[in-house]
Amino acid sequence: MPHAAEDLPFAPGDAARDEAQLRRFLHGMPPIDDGDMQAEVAALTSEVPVPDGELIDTVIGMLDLTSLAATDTESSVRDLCGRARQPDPRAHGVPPVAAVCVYPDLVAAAATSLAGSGIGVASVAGGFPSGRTPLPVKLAEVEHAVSAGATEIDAVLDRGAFLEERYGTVFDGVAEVKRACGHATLKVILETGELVTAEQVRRASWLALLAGADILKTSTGKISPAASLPAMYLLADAVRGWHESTGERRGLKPAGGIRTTDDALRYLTLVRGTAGPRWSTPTLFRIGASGLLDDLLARRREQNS
Ligand SMILES: O=C[C@H](O)COP(=O)(O)O
Repeated sequence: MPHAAEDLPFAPGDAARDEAQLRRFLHGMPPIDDGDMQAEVAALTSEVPVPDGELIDTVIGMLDLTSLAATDTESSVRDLCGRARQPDPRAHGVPPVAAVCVYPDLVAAAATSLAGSGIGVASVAGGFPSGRTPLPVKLAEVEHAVSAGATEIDAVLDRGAFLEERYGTVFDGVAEVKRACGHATLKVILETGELVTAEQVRRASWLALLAGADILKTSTGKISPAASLPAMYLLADAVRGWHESTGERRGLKPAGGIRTTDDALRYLTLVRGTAGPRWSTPTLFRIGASGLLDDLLARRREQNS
């Protein structure tokens, strides 16, 4: 697995010169043995910590509390933000979540509700979830979300161009979205469930990192399979390789179908073991979920009963 700088075909800084160089970089990494990868994932997640109250609170503080339903309203977003601020009013000391994640047209309502809380306002934008919209429209949506108060943008990768290996187009699209984000954090959604091979997941990870992604996110949550441990391992391996070769730490976000505290702890354990313990912070690790908080709070109540 290319998690050491010397495993890369050449320094990432030389990769984005042109289409041919991008291709040489992305296709110049050693093949991935799926059996070896599955064995590494199993080994890394064989010992998941028992969730005590403190660990559950840590995970709550890493949560992007998400609602991406066509039926969402300003009222439902205000309720969501209330939960974000105070996840369990009946319990003492429950921390706020890291961010709330909503559609672009509901960012203003979220920003108003979360004003002064320090909780991030994340928005899917840029043609979510398919990515099938012209780049100018994607950029306008990102700019709208940021101007409405989004501090984080979750934007999908152009999987059509990627699967056709038009890497320059994918790179330019992410780079343009990054510029449109301004000071907002950019999470690039790779939709790993649509990328057939482990090598494609690795290539998409590196391409997004090269183009400026601050955080790599597995999935939209709108298709199945969504998040998976093997995909998370590949993203974390790329982030580790990026850090080893550039000194920069970029973040990770599993999302889609993560419902239980035990699931969440598997992802956290995997990331700590792959990218490193320094990734155990909301700046570098988020979990995107709409239903996970309920189980976290239930387990927390069990701990405190
Ligand atoms: O982060 C965004 C995802 O849509 C969350 O997926 P989920 O609703 O399956 O938790």
